[in-house]
Amino acid sequence: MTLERVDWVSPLDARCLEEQHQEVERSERNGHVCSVNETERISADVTYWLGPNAGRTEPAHWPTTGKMPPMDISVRKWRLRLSNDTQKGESFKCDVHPSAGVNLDKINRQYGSPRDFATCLENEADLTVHSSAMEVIMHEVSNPDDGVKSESVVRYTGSAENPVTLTQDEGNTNTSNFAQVPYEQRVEIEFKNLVYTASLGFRKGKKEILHAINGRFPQGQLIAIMGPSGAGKSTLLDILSGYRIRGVKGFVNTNGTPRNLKAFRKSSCYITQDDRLQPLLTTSENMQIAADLKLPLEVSQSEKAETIQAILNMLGLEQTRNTRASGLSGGQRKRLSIALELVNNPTVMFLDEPTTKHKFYLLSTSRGRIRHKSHFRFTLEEALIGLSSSGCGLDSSSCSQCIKLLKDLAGQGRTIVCTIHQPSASLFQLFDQVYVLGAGRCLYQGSTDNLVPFLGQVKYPCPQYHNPADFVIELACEEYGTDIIDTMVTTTEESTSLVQPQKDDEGGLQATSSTNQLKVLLRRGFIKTVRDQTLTYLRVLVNVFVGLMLGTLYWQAGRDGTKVLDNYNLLFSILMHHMMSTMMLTILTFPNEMSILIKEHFNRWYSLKMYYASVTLIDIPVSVVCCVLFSIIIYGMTGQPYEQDRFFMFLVISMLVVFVAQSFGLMIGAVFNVVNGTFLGPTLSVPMMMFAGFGVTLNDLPTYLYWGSYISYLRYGLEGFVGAIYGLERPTIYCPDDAYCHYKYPKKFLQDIAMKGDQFGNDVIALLLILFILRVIAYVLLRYKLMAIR
Ligand SMILES: Nc1ncnc2c1ncn2[C@@H]1O[C@H](COP(=O)(O)OP(=O)(O)OP(=O)(O)O)[C@@H](O)[C@H]1O
Repeated sequence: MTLERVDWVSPLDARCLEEQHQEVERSERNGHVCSVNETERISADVTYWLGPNAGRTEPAHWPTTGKMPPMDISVRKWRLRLSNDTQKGESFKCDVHPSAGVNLDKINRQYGSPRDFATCLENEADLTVHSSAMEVIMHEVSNPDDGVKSESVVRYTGSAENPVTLTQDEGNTNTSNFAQVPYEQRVEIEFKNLVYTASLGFRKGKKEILHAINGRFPQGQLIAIMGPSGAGKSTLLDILSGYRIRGVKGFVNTNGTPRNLKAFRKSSCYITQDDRLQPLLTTSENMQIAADLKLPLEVSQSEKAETIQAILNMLGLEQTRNTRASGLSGGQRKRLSIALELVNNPTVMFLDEPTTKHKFYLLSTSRGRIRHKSHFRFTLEEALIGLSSSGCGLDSSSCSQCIKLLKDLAGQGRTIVCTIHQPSASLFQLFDQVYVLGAGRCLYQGSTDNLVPFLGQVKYPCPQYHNPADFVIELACEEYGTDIIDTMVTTTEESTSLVQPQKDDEGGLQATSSTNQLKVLLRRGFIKTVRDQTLTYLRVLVNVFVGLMLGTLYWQAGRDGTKVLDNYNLLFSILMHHMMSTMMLTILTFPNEMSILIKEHFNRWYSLKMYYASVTLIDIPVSVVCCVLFSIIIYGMTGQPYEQDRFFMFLVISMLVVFVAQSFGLMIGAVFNVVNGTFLGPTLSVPMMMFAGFGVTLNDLPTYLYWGSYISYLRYGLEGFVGAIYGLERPTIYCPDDAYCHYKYPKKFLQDIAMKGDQFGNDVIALLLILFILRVIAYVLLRYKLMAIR
């Protein structure tokens, strides 16, 4: 479709136009004949433009003739100005199909003013428009004079001779296109009697954090949840996003109906205060993985590329396409966090304190950067003005740039809710709505403009030249007494009736199939493995190094009858090496992965099953390489029997022990943080060693402790090694002429250590069984952890 000089404006900014043109009188409407009068020739000076000019405030036009970008076709709610060449009094005819399903009440509530003629094409199935001068769609919903609101759409295309029929199908309704959120997908959030009670621990009782609060967050607006520290802002955000579900009572509605949590989560995203990115992937790789996981399979790669391009352009990340996330400045990381979630065009976005540095204490500073316990943390303001490299103070203009970005995103039809501590006056004005919390109660909700009149109404007028945001926080902190709190709460209380229970649906949350999720996660895992210096290269190096060390220490001990006990020690050392190196690496690295998992899983990138499967599979090649290298070195240097079967048995046991130790580490890493895990991992391994049959032979174990040997994977590992080296009817071991070889005969040795040399098969089965059980337990714990934190 080609267009000629059509200017599109977002519904949100249409309100600016309305304000500037208070004198606009709607033209007379006789049936479907409408006219344009002079005042409707609005000058192009105040609007935010969609499409190629998105975010610009200066006048701009579509090219005289050009293709309409697909994203605009998907927009079914917009405000459209008539082009400058529309003549005064010019009439045009509108063919309008019934607007079934249009929720007038919703429109009224959003736009407030009856004069506002923001448009609505929701549920229009087939729109055909003819006019002498232009193609026009006029969707007349109401008449301002009789109290019903007016909504209209005007679309201008070619000539009357060539009328255009627009249907919903004609538009590119592909959700992958990042830009305007289609009208029918927009979400208004209401909550009623919301109570959150936190458990204080075993026998310590409960504490009510939110006390039956009510509120309404209109669609397409930027909403700030404000309040003093501990007021319950983050808690409310967690509940509204669906992240926190336990201990919550009350009702949350979306678009007037009970929230369907699964559906809601599909259309919303939660951007945490800390940036949880894959540090080894570049910006474009991170975006590509997000697109592959979050967009339906039907979306082609070229469409995905377009979407990614549009997002990177809008967030100013184009220059960092090939930079790894670990090399991005803190601000760029923050923007990338937002960009990743924008991929599937969410209609609701929750951001936890995007303008605050961080909640956590700083450990140290390094080269002028703020170093956090686990991440560098910076604010979004820094992101936008590039202050992150110094991590220093923020100015008000950078703050407003940050909020303007969010406001632009809201202007595209998103409902954006963020918590914010204490914004400056200019920053405060950028928000559409503000929700003030004080000690878990709502003190004010409504437009930012109305806050000052409201304070006057409750007899605590905001002093002149005082930032209303500061003043309301002072009130919330009870600096002016507690009476005012009660007055504000009472005045604010809303009486919406939302009494239906919340719904849930059965469908999957993720956009793509399990196979695709696994495929993409394996691809990401492969990139990480290739680039990871710790998990891959260091691990391989450590295996080679330890192999060489042990090989030197036990040089040719395997073929020497005088060194059978030394060789036995060596086998146990090999077990220790496999266990500790793998388990500790997992315990140390998994908690960080876990934080990324929590974010991505909550934002519906993939299911836990597929994540777990990918984690399991992706590690196999590196583990195998490590085991093979280590085994070749150690086996050769220590002079173990040069027989293919024995070496193969030795290798199989090594690999199984590695996989089991990794699962053990995963189990601990899934539940405990690094500090606790580092303590627990080795500590819990000690009984495993005790029961392995090393030091105390299995025969000497007290009967009441014998069960321990059945659950110790090290026992099966040691038995497997011994079987491989001394089993299979190994002949007499070489003994130097002048030496005494107590264990010249392998059978004698096996007898003394109370092991049989023919248990290899059983050992393999036992190790496989333990591996399976540990993997299942680790999965269950992981799932439990994901649920427990909510
Ligand atoms: N699980 C919990 N157990 C006990 N108290 C809790 C729990 N969760 C939240 N709280 C308490 O609830 C109150 C609100 O916490 P929340 O994190 O929502 O506050 P906030 O307004 O976001 O504060 P800040 O601005 O400092 O982040 C705090 O007093 C906090 O200590």
